[in-house]
Amino acid sequence: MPIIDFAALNGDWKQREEARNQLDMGFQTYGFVYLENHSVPQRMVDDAFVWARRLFSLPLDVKLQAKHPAKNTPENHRGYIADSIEHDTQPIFDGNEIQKPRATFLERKETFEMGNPFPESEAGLNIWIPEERLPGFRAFQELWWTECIKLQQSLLRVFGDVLGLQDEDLLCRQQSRNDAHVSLIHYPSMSLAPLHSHQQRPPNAHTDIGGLTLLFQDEVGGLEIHDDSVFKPVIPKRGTVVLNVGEMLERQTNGRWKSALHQFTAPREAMMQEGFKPDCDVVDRFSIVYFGQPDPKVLINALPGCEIDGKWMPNLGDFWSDAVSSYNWLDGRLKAEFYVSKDTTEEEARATERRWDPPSTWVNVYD
Ligand SMILES: O=C(O)CCC(=O)C(=O)O
Ligand SMILES: [Fe+2]
Repeated sequence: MPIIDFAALNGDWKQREEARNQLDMGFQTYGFVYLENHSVPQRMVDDAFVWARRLFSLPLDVKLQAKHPAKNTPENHRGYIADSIEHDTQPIFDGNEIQKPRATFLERKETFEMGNPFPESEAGLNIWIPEERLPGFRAFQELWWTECIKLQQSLLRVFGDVLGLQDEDLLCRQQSRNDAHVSLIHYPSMSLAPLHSHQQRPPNAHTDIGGLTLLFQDEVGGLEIHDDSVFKPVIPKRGTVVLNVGEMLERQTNGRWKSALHQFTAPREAMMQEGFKPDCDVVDRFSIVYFGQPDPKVLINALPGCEIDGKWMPNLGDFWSDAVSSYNWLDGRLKAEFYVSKDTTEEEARATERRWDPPSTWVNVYD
């Protein structure tokens, strides 16, 4: 997986050319690249992990004061989700098919979900832990958000050039509301044996739903990406952020960039047969993910300039119609992913099971 120098992406003509080609090849081949020398200060990345640790080490009853509502629409995808509730998936919308991953095991992770914290974005309101229980958390998340937006927007501008778009700023403008989503994730320490035997994966193998994902991982390791034949580890590299292509961006590039399947399991050393100790535990891991996604009303089609040369994959093609908006794609995918859990009511569980059909006409969701 290539390591792209962010400064070179915007450097002199020669550096730029080289780094932009590397980025293009990385997204075509793996759907993932590392980005180094980027604009988010390392001190702030370190602070973001400290805040995540503080949050998840609060007592469960405090975390549940910011409980994620069971209404699983994009604007309600906010707040704290306890361990073993979520089910990451690939795009599966069939009511029977979706039951298969759910029938296996629940995912061992707890997460805190946030949307754009600024009122002018008109995003769904965040659900915060009471300030007195975690003073300063909210203020930090607002700063963090602003840094991630800056990085995301400057990358989208570069993408416009790499993809040869007639309008280089189109991707930026399609995200003018910065309607992204941040997940703080804690994978609790757990026994190695079920990971080793592949009975458990803290998140299931999945593809990301949206546009460009910025993934900050700590130094534990365990993230793996599928290269069309096997899963390979994405070794943590301090100072880098991992960039990966979501389903909507894959479709917008007409399949030129790949939305790769990925999963999380024990670090590679622990998974090696030679060193395998069945009675040992893997340590806690934290990650912070910024999921960029186009504004809700943007229709997700091949971008002008990407229509002809694409190699759009027919297996995903079934689910897309010309009228799928960013909102509807996200909404359908979230409904498919969420909620069959111990504390989900039967009625809520049934609501998530209904089959989601992509709309045949454009639905203006905000009117
Ligand atoms: O924690 C990780 O490394 C991966 C998280 C992830 O893939 C996701 O939340 O979509
Ligand atoms: Fe992911």
